[in-house]
Amino acid sequence: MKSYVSLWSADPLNVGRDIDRVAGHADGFHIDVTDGHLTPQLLFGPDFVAAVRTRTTLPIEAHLMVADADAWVEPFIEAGADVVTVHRRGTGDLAATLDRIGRAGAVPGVAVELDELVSGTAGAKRLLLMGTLIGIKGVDLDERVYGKIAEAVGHGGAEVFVDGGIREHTVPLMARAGADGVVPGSLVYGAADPGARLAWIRGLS
Ligand SMILES: O=C(CO)[C@@H](O)[C@H](O)COP(=O)(O)O
Repeated sequence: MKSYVSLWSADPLNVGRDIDRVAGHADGFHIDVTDGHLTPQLLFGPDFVAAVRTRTTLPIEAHLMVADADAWVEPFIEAGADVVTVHRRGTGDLAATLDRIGRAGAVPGVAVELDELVSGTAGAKRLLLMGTLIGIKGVDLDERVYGKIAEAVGHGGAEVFVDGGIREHTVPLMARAGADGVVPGSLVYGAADPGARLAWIRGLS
């Protein structure tokens, strides 16, 4: 299984070091973007993505948890994002936004929140299934996500990732349900050996 490591869980005073620590075993990096409207948090703008871009050649996903995602698609892609994932609640016309992301040269993703259905996400090449409420970390998985993984697998051929609640006891069950990847945060950066933790995830299927 793949890992896009969440930099929200890195040490904010040592992000470059924390990128280097895991780059050999990660498949990409996940950058949470919040605006204090769609979610209560304030996190990471295009300048942060541009800085991460100078440090790694691995793909970067910008997860736009913002009320006006349409305003931010191009700035994040210009900053170096390879995958741009949006929420239905953050777009006026989801299909048009996904089309714009693709035309601007990035992989279009849709985040599916706990109370949302997988259907209605045509055009997404990545489905990011939320395992918790959005814009929070350090909380446990809502187990409804396992059923969603099964529903999402094969849905329009999109890759299926899970974000939130990624823990040692939940990742094997996600792999078994058919997920292609996860977005680990503290599971990696809280580990004594983050590389070994990622190697373990990579070995799961
Ligand atoms: O956005 C999220 C969770 O919603 C992740 O990207 C967090 O980084 C997860 O952190 P942990 O709870 O796994 O430490």
